[in-house]
Amino acid sequence: MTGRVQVKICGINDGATYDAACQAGTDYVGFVFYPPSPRAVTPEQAAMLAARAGTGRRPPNVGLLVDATDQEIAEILRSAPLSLLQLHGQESPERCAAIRERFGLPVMKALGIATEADLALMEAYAPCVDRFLLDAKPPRGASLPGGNATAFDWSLLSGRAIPRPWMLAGGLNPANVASAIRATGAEAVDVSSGIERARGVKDPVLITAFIAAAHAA
Ligand SMILES: O=C(O)c1ccccc1NCC(=O)[C@H](O)[C@H](O)COP(=O)(O)O
Repeated sequence: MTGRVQVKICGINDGATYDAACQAGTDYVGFVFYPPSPRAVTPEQAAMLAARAGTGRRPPNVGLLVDATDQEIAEILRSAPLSLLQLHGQESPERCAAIRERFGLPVMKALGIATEADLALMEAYAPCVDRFLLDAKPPRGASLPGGNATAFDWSLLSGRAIPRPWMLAGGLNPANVASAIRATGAEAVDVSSGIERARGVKDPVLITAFIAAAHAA
């Protein structure tokens, strides 16, 4: 790996968290547009957060969507200034391509990884997406398709060529992110639960520790 590992802080839903993430040097800000999530924001809330000027930095905003319709995406984009769409549902390669084409934004497809067969799916998606987010599958009975503090077997990625730029996600936290980067060669990491003091409530101290650990790896 060359250069500094990039970090995405996902599920930002209040001003103090936005400021802490920016001050600590996050490379991406993630907004969850999935109403059942405790981390969800409205497009208007995302717009207000993204307009905060206090930190002097405004990293690119990533919009997390779960099987959203064109109408829902258009509604979100009317208010929220997004640079990248993270598709975290059951979107097919064709649906990813259609969203990318229709909205003119790069797409990052989240894939749940548990076996080699899951990784093989990347070949079908690669022509239709700009990035991958390789995450754990939701545990049995989980109410959310992501953000469940669950890691997958990182050794599946060891020495593996990934056909697009990608982020590692799933169960990362300040204590394990350096090991995860070493084990997988990830050039970018994404975190939500591992920097929370309660579900949906981020902790600025953990945010700072996570970004420092990832950048030092
Ligand atoms: O965070 C949510 O509430 C969420 C809801 C629906 C789909 C995905 C969701 N989160 C995804 C993420 O935050 C991350 O991209 C990834 O799954 C890592 O989450 P975590 O294991 O909590 O760090």
